[in-house]
Amino acid sequence: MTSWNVEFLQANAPASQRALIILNQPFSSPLFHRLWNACKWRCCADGGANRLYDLFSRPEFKGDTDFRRLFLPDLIKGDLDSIRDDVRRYYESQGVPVIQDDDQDSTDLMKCISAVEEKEQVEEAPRNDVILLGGLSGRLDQTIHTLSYLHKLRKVRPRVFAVTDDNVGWVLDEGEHIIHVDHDLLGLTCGLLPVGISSTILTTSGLRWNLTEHPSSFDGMVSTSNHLVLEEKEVRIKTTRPIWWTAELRGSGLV
Ligand SMILES: Nc1ncnc2c1ncn2[C@@H]1O[C@H](COP(=O)(O)OP(=O)(O)OP(=O)(O)O)[C@@H](O)[C@H]1O
Ligand SMILES: Cc1ncc(C[n+]2csc(CCO)c2C)c(N)n1
Repeated sequence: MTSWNVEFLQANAPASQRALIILNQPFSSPLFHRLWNACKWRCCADGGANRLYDLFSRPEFKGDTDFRRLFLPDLIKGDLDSIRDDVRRYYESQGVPVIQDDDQDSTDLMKCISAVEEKEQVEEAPRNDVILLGGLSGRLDQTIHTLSYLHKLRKVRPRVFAVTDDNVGWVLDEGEHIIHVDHDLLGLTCGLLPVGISSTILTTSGLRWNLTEHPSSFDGMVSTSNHLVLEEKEVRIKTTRPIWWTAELRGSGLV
């Protein structure tokens, strides 16, 4: 039984063995701060550095405190075709390593996951949980890439979460799972998406529309617009093949 929760979204979650990868997509300041604080190591994927830099130009960060300097990433990595010159100069001047990898067969997300792996090898550290800030919205090719890449990574790195202001999602590998639900953070809507598999057999509990040994496939039944049940604190899912789990975030839960 694999156990899951989204405590990294809680206010004042203790920084744990987690790595944050900031992708090049819009995000809110409350979401950013929760994920930043929950992670011990932070990396910007190429143009993700622009997003981080620009966050601190917003009116709420005006004043005497140099917030930008308080939130320096540990690394910026990618093919660097998206990071702006001013942003690159700023972070380099602050001592942030900026690593260019010109490979045109791998995405900036893949390059940053490799960086997490290299860091763990050098430090002989246990495997991090990885949190992607972004990855589930924006360009459809990039979104499908996120779904595909996390699916392919699941055996070597099973705990990678993608988080946007609207959704959190991750891959449940074949087997049994228990998801501890914090209703202050999660909204009602959730889904079980059979992407990358021909079909799976699902058994669930804790959902409004549960399934018992029910087939699910891309060209058959897909459980979208399902609901969490407010009275239930956990969802149990048994799947014979890997499946994507997504849940809506309660926007007001983060403010
Ligand atoms: N429009 C978008 N929609 C969704 N995700 C995006 C989008 N743009 C970038 N990303 C994510 O942010 C990462 C860094 O993006 P960046 O804009 O720097 O590079 P890119 O050249 O568009 O992406 P890549 O080089 O990885 O193909 C990408 O690898 C991808 O995961
Ligand atoms: C079949 C095939 N399709 C697309 C690309 C393009 N591509 C994929 S990842 C990447 C890097 C982006 O930073 C680029 C340009 C390719 N190489 N091979």
